[in-house]
Amino acid sequence: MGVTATPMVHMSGVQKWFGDLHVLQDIEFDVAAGEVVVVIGPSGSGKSTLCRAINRLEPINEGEIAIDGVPLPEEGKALAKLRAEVGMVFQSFNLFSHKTVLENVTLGPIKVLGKSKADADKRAIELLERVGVASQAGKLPAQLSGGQQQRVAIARALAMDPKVMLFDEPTSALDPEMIKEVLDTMVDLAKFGMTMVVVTHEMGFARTAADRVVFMADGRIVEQNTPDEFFTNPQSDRAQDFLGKILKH
Ligand SMILES: Nc1ncnc2c1ncn2[C@@H]1O[C@H](COP(=O)(O)OP(=O)(O)OP(=O)(O)O)[C@@H](O)[C@H]1O
Repeated sequence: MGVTATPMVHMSGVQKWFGDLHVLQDIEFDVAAGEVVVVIGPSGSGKSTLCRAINRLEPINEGEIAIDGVPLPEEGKALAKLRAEVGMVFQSFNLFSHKTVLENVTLGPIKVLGKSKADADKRAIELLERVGVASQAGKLPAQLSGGQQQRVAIARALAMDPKVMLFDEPTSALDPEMIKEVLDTMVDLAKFGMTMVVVTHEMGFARTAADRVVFMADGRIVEQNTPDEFFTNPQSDRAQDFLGKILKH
């Protein structure tokens, strides 16, 4: 019998309602270590809610969530500690406007992980180099382009040494010419073996960078497959309809 590796992300029996709206229905969702999963689907299908539920940023009504085999409690110090293992990048960068780029990246490691300033600075510079914005380290966020700010947000998340990175529409707020630089940074992370869950409307990224595409509609995971299979041979009516609409444009 083969040994089954512990998934990096595990969700089972997850249910979530917003009032009468059943926005996550019977979610069974595992992500393996090093896997890149891209979540797609029509507007309002629950993609962001799923992404935010992974670290309980969005509370759920029922179900279990575990990160690297450790169940995520609903609240308290243990949740805060485990949450630090899950890096999040949102549509809006949410950088501290009065702090420099470098300080934005070192804040979490110093305050939450207890790193020395020297260690945090060294690691932050490495990460800023990796995402291509080290030359901006001393500037304030407002002095950077949107694409650069989003890459700082990625470096800030990586500085916490996360086990998994969640991206919730990371390029939706960017001008077209900046989308590519952020997607390239994400492709680079994927190549380094980072476990990633990415909610995006960028089908090019889904096709080329995903190990698996998860298609959601009406709060359910309707189907999932390799990008090649999903885009050439969608199984469900909902996915065929969705692809028909978006690929026309
Ligand atoms: N805080 C909230 N209160 C009430 N309803 C909400 C809340 N957040 C989301 N919803 C609703 O839940 C459903 C799922 O929303 P969600 O943002 O997860 O969808 P999505 O697939 O990410 O959509 P999009 O692609 O447009 O971002 C939508 O109908 C949305 O209006």
